[in-house]
Amino acid sequence: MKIAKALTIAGSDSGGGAGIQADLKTFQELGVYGMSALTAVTAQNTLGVQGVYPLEEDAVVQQLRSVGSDLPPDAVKTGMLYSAEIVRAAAGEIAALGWAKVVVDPVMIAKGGSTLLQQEAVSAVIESLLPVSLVVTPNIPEAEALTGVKITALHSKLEAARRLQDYGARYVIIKGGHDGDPDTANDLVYDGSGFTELPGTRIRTSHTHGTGCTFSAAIAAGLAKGLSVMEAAGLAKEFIQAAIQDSLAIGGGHGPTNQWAYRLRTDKSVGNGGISRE
Ligand SMILES: Nc1ncnc2c1ncn2[C@@H]1O[C@H](COP(=O)(O)OP(=O)(O)OP(=O)(O)O)[C@@H](O)[C@H]1O
Ligand SMILES: Cc1ncc(COP(=O)(O)O)c(N)n1
Repeated sequence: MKIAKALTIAGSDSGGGAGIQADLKTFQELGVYGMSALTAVTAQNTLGVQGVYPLEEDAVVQQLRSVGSDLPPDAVKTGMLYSAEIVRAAAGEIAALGWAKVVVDPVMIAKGGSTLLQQEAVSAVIESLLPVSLVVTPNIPEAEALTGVKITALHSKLEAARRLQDYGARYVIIKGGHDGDPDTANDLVYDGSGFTELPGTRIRTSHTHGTGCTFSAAIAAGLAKGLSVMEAAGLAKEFIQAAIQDSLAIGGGHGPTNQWAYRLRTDKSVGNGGISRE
């Protein structure tokens, strides 16, 4: 049996809700062997980010080479990259190692407002990382920051998606978590020729820490297992909908999304892990 392998290039969240921890949990839940190249350590919990400690770019490069030389991933995702140097180093290694199934989650700012990508690194994402990506998954503020388009209505969302594709991403998924719609959380997929909606029901909860990380990791897991981009995006939407529906009311702030919720819906034998829905 072929074992699908996925790699996350991202920051650590000590609270376990976002970053590499969310990514690895998602890979595991979807039956994919998970690997990680750390870019930064954050001291973080459900209340916010208390400290950011980026790694030297050499440390990132060496992790990627170590994985690439022995455990070549079937798919890769990027999350928090923090600096222009790390963005360029990661993009350079992705190109050199020939990794093609690359999902870029252009993480910029944590929920409490802490910087997870320095302002001067935004142009490095556009110039180095998007050209080596297969899929980019910005939320609305990230799509605005990358394109300069103010997203106010559907036509401006379409314009932002087109520009992101011009930068080199083959597929663009603009997530709807921040679009202000009280009933839906719909994401828009652009494949270069047409737009497809990934429909979602908005769940009223403040426990949404790690939604973006989990969504992009689920896409990478699907790609690693051989799904098409559209199939992987559909799987990720189902996965994140369940993870938010059964999100975890732990900690004093924004509790984490629940990566085991999707499996519980399909595997009745494992119980509900003690979760009561809000
Ligand atoms: N309250 C919600 N109910 C249902 N789906 C949601 C909700 N919030 C976000 N989503 C979905 O979760 C996924 C992540 O979207 P979001 O826009 O929240 O990403 P993000 O901003 O990167 O994450 P975060 O807000 O945690 O930083 C998308 O599929 C989005 O539609
Ligand atoms: C290390 C790290 N990476 C990413 C996020 C963004 O989290 P989200 O998935 O909620 O956008 C975070 N808060 N911390």
